[in-house]
Amino acid sequence: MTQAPANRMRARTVAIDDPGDLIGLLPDIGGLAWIRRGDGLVAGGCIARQEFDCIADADEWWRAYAAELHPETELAGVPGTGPLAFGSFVFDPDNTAHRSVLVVPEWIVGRRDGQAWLTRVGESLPDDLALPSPGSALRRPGLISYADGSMSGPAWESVVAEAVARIKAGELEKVVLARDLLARAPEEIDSRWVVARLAEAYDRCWTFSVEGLVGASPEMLVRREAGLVTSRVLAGTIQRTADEEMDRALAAHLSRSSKDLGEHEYAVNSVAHALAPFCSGMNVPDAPYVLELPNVFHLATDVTAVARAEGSSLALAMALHPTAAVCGTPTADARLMIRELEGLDRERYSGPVGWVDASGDGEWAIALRCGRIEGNTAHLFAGCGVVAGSDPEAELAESMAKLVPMRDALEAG
Ligand SMILES: C=C(O[C@H]1C=CC=C(C(=O)O)[C@@H]1O)C(=O)O
Repeated sequence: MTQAPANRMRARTVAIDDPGDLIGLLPDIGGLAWIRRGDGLVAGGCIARQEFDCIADADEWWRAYAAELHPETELAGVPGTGPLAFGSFVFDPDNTAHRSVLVVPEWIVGRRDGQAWLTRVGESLPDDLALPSPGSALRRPGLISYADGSMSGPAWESVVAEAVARIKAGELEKVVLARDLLARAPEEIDSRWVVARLAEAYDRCWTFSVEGLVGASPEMLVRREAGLVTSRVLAGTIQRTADEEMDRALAAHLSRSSKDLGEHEYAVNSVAHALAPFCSGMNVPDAPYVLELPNVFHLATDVTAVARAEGSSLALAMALHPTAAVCGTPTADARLMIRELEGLDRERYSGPVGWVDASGDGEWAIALRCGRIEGNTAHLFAGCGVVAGSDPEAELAESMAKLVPMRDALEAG
């Protein structure tokens, strides 16, 4: 092992035995999580924390910070090992009271395909790295009550109706409009409880927890890993029922619905266009598949490409954000319409959330099916793509279906 210069922070990764339940390792407050199908990353402690106005500044800051770390690893090349920064970015820096953030945790425990590891970052590290002690038992939130957020359901329907009229008049092609809901518990909400419930019920999604923003996103904005770039584009949704046969018919209907296929195409085109300068050999499937989640079906397309050397996962996220799945088409017009009509501070909802390693590889989902937990309140968000053929009542119902993962997680038990 090489000696670190005295003034440099060390980051050491060692292989460990399977730690079992990752979420059980999260500290009672301030933990970070990124979980899918039982694997993933949990982290705690804070070596550095920085707020940003834009993703470019975060990319630059992390590059400089990571370059100063002295990494030592037993697992070179395993994604998620080494020092990491977890981050969460606002949707629209010009229309929010909130800020984007990167956090460099003191310890990270990861597991992927049967391989587990511990990374610790610090000025002096003992020879034998110890696992963090498990947090206290997860606490159920108790009886949840709900209140309208910035708008009632009917008021939001009229906003959607206005957007449809303006789309029909040719102002733009698609806009994604979001709404919020306030959930209140009798006591402080334990975000680890919500993480655990989401990770269990939505294991095909990426369950995240970064600075109070907790959710299970089905949409991978961009993953950069060992020279390969992947993006999962979603747009076009239908709610599931309790009836399997009916669901099969709905899925078939979704895959043929011209309204949903059109909405989806805008989103795929926006991703392919934004990725092109950073990639070669891009593969964009001709037609979407139907992604099945417990609450909804989505039209989905997995775009893959070979990464050019320059362009970290954060740079790619910056190029892609906001896609037509959360903003609209054309982007600038849709963003303006959102500012004008939505009447909502989206905060970090629908912005990139994820992690980046010292080489720039990382995973950034779009923060969907999520809420910001603070004290005894969870501020929940959901949005819908609106096109010329959209029906306001159906969009309101769709937004409610998209709130189900968080509501169920809060109410579970
Ligand atoms: C904006 C959201 O979903 C997006 C992702 C998938 C499908 C969508 C839709 O069909 O409208 C949305 O574009 C949300 O869940 O809040």
